[in-house]
Amino acid sequence: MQARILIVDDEIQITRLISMVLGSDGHQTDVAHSCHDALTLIGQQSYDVIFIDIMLDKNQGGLALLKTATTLSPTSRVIMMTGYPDVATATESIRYGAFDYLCKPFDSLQISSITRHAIENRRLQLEREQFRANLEAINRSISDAIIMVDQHLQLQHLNDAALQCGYSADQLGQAIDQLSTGCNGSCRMALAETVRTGQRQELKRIECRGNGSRTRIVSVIATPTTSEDGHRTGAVAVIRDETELDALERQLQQRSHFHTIIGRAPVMQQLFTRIEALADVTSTVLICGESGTGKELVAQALHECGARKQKPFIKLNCSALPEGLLESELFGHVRGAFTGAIKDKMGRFQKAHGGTIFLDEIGDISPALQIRLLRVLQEREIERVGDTTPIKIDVRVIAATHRNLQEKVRRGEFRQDLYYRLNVVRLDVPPLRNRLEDLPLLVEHFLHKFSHKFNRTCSSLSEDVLSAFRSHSWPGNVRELEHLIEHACILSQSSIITSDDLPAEFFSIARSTPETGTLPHPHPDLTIKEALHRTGGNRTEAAKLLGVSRRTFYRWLEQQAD
Ligand SMILES: Nc1ncnc2c1ncn2[C@@H]1O[C@H](COP(=O)(O)OP(=O)(O)OP(=O)(O)O)[C@@H](O)[C@H]1O
Repeated sequence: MQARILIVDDEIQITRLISMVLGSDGHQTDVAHSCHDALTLIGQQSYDVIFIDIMLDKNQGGLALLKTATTLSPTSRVIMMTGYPDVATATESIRYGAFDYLCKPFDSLQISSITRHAIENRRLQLEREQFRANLEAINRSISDAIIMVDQHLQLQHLNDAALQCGYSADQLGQAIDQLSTGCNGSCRMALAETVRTGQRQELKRIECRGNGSRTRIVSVIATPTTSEDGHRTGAVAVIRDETELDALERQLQQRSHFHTIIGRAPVMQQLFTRIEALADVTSTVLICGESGTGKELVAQALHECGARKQKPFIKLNCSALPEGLLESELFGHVRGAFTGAIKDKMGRFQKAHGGTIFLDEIGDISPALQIRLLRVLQEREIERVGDTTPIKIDVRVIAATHRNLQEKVRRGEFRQDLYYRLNVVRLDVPPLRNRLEDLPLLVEHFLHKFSHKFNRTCSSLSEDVLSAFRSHSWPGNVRELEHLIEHACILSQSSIITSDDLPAEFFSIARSTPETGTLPHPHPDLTIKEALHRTGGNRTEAAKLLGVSRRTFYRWLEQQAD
């Protein structure tokens, strides 16, 4: 390799000799006969090798030049020359950074050989430095934390990302088992295990809470490190932050629907997971939630997820029937049990044998029926009305209520023992206003459903309608939304639903309901009256116009009457 070499000596024969030898070796040489000239050249040029005579400028000026040259050109290899070799000057030269020392007189072979070594040494050092600089750049730029320990588990190296794991540069040299990073130290345990066994350790998806920072999901890979001769020198751990990956995976795993229940909101995802977990358990489940939130869909999903799915799913709305009828509906009756009982009738419990019975509006049953139901749940047998023979039943009971049962128990309106029997497992279905992020999905579902049903092409909502939907508090929950879209699909003349397609009442309600109500509550008197007026007193139509179920509508009417 051709090198650029400076020869500094006030003896012209010496500079000539060296120039000649190095020139014939293919190098490029410059010559200076004084410190001053040498410094000028060093300032202008970068030299691979510099020869300096110690006795420069008639004294030991060569040593002073050596000091300056190594400062100005730290990568140059400096070879000192002298005609009066002694240990003191040789030692001093090396101390000041000389690469080697050449005693006069020397021959061409010596010149070539020492130059070759100097050039090779410089090349290796530059290569090492480049390698170290690259490594540091990599260390700094990668987001994975890197932690190195030696065989005594002493911390040897950390990169910037390791600071996020609770490590700090002032811990270098300390034993990792003595360190505290404010967490359970899984990465340190992995390193210690790797050092102990010489085996690679891998930890997947563990929590990293370095120094109380936010919890991150990380994976740790610890591998043994070895010296060139194959001896183990310690271990290195790479800690990769997988928090975002984890979140993305979770998002991907999120379901937009579960059986017939639509919803992507986190509360719905939790609900889906719980339904799955409870599917094959026979325990009674109590489903709580406001009217129209989809409690019946949840009950159906519970049934369809489980082993009983081939068996009957029997539902009964406990508030829809008067007490006597309800009792006979639930348990059945024998002929002659009461006036009008002209033949035996099988009750819903018996019909649900092997399957599931869904008792909706359980909070509305009378105290007498509460006792009978409690007995059924305890004994797992029923007695038909007018008969005392017990009939064994194998039925999973799912109950639902929009009422606050605990409050009813407190007021003495609902038996505490029955409450506990029903509330073995409780599922809460969130109101729509608490998961408004699901609005687009639900809207799309209902648009599709009603477009198909009414042979329309409604495919989207105008921005105005969407924003009104977003600011509405949805006291009637998903049912209210469903009715609104049904109404709009019937009226709409185009593929986009506009404000004109919605009942005017919706906008007055949207304005009058608070942003975040807690319970469904009646709309202003005027609105109910107006709805009845507009529909000629037809309550079903009036309820639809208001976007609520008939049941809710009746409840409001009752409340108004009170
Ligand atoms: N998450 C949902 N996805 C799709 N449709 C839904 C959802 N929630 C409710 N619905 C629809 O809204 C209407 C009311 O649902 P459902 O009868 O299950 O509510 P509920 O909570 O049992 O009401 P109530 O307390 O008045 O009996 C149904 O037509 C149902 O299909």
